Amino acid sequence: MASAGLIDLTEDSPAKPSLVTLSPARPVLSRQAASHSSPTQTSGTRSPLSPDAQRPASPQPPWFGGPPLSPLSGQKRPREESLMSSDADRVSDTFKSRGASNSMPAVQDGAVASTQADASSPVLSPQQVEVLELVKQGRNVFFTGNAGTGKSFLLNRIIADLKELYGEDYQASVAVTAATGIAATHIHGTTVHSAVGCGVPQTTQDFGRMWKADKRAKIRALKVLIVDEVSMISAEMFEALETACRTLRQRNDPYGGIQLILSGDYFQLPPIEKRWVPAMGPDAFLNRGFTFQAPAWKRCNLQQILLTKVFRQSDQQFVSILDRLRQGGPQGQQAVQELSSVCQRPLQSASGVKPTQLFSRNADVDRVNTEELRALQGEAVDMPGKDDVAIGGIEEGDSSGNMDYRRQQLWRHEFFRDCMAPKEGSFKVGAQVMLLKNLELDCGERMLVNGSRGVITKFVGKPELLSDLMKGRVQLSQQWTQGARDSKIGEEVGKAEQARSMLEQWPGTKVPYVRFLNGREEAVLPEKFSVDVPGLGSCMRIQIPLKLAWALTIHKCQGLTLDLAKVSLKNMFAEGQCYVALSRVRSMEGLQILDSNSDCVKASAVVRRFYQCLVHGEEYSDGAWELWQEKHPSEVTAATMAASSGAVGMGSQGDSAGGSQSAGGRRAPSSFASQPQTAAGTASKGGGDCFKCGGNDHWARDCPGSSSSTPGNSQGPSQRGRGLHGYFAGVSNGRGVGRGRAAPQGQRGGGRAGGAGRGACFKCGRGDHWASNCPG
Ligand SMILES: Nc1ncnc2c1ncn2[C@@H]1O[C@H](COP(=O)(O)OP(=O)(O)OP(=O)(O)O)[C@@H](O)[C@H]1O
Repeated sequence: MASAGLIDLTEDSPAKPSLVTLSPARPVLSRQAASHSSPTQTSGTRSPLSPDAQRPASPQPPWFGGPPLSPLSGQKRPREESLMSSDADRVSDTFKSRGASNSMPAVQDGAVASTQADASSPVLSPQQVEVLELVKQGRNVFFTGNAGTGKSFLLNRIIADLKELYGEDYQASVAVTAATGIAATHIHGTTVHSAVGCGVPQTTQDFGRMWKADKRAKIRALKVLIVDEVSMISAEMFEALETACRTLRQRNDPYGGIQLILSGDYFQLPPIEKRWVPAMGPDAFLNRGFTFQAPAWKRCNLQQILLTKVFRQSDQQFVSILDRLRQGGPQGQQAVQELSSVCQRPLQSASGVKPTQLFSRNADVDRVNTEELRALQGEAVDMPGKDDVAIGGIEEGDSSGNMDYRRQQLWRHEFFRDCMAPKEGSFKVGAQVMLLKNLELDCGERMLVNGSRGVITKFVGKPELLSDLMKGRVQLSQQWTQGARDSKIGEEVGKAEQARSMLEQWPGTKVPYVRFLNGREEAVLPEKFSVDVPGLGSCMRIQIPLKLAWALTIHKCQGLTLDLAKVSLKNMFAEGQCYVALSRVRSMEGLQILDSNSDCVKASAVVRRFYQCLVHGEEYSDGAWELWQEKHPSEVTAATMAASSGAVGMGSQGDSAGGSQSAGGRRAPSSFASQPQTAAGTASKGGGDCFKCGGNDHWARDCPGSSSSTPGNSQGPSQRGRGLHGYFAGVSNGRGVGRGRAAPQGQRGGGRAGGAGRGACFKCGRGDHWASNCPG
């Protein structure tokens, strides 16, 4: 890659230091498999990443089954093929061949990574091979690199080999996940949240869901956890999962001994952080920081590899521009100007293919989509949503005035403005649409997730669908009562009942059928979108989870390869957003920039420093984690997780390892508490049996420190469960600090006073400004 800047590690740069810090290997996975010959290497290339960079590529891992490391050995690359085809005709054909009417328009963008293009370089790069070797050794691995360096491609390769390795046990042993639903489709996985069973956490208590019997069993059986687009997983999430896995698996190794395979580029989109407001309560989960800022990152001792060969683009000038753009600053701005000077002309789109339009904001996406819909022939069918509110936490003595006030507040809530599913919408046959909910996650290539795209093929009347649903439900119930009392059927009955109820409540009259790019054609039924508003109750909307998709937000296109794209550079608000948008296309010929704006380039100073360390083989650290704990100590600890799951006592029942047995035969939960903390821990083991306070003379339900039903609310963390969560020891300082928008260190008492104290900015760690004004 001929690129400039910090991470200018080219395949020919021998002097670069190793990025791979070798650590004692996990026991090598044992599998007797036929050994394979070495993968074909790109001649003359070598990896700069390890001290033995000059050695020829090692033989293919003996445990890796299947053919040698040719990524194209008859395997589909699901990421691309499931999403789109190499040209509009192919996409169109895909749709037609599955029964769409001939008049059905193609999915518009011509978006694709072409199979043919890849066939010309059908081998893994030496760096990709290096990653494979580390994986085979059972190491925890993190690989990163510019957009288009083949991270997801390599992951697919790793996954294929893990399938071979684990055979029948694969499903139970390997969790293939990504930070978002759409990213997960690229590797046929699920979201991390769904795989581990915590859902999208709103509070730290939500991690307690991982203690449910089925989730717990799943985590205990896991051997490998793969996470793609890890830049969008927060430090808090990473830390919480590490704690939970270690505790649930009753093993002290990081993540309880699960092998981690992480992939992503931190210069792309960061985690979506929540701003803490007092109404959220002290246990709000804020999703702060990059994973590499979490103490767990160090504990995991990841082998870090930088991929430097860009595959998506072959034009070295374009690669260089994108690399400068990635790192932001004045160089990045100049790079955008260079690109804009070439790419502002209208696109010449072959065979009438419509380019995908990318915008930062939903408002622009909606405008374009409405125009496209208007231009489409045929009858428009309205999709009216149904809104409602529910007052929560009603207590005796609440006056009606108080209730009215709360109701009004709920109706004014921003949820009704910002909900992904608009209140009013209309669609036509042939409209390009995108799914707004994860509907089916666990079915590989056939999964339907938030972000899945397709075309509306027809509309069906609501009464007809209701009667179908009733029939289906009756059949399922019959199976259930006739003895097949398997939990899957029970689940299906529940789902059918829920679908019927939603459909009945939804005010629309016709439901759309959508043919998705993975070939599935489904009726898309109404779903519930809701939000809990702390202290007030909840807001909800019942609506068909679809959105027009001729245009997409940049957040929805991370990970895609597009042939043709029109990108608007207006209103970029997130770090990495501009880079993600402009790096989707294969060539400058396929890119049109709609509005030139050099201010759009934003890159995180923290990320820049992280990559500097990576390149120089240094360990990254900053004080951000400690600062967050001081400002708002979210307590994501084994204790709060387990307590909130109601796992007290039941949590360990039937466990084979750890835990002490109480007189009554019920296993005491001390196994969770008794994990000595590793690496980063300043452990102070309490050895307690109570999940809530760590005390060993009572059960959690009798905990004197728990006056409220939420264990996290009653006391400061320094009193509660101190012995259970060693790595918070010394950094948490009770709830007094962190209420409201806490001042930077040294300015306790809130208020937004000027002149910050040490380490005030979350992003760069500097003390003279707030994160929102961070120049980086
Ligand atoms: N070894 C390889 N040989 C040929 N083509 C490759 C190779 N590795 C990746 N590619 C191709 O490069 C393109 C980009 O790959 P991929 O999408 O995996 O990159 P990425 O690093 O995950 O990008 P992003 O960071 O944007 O998600 C794809 O078309 C893929 O097929």
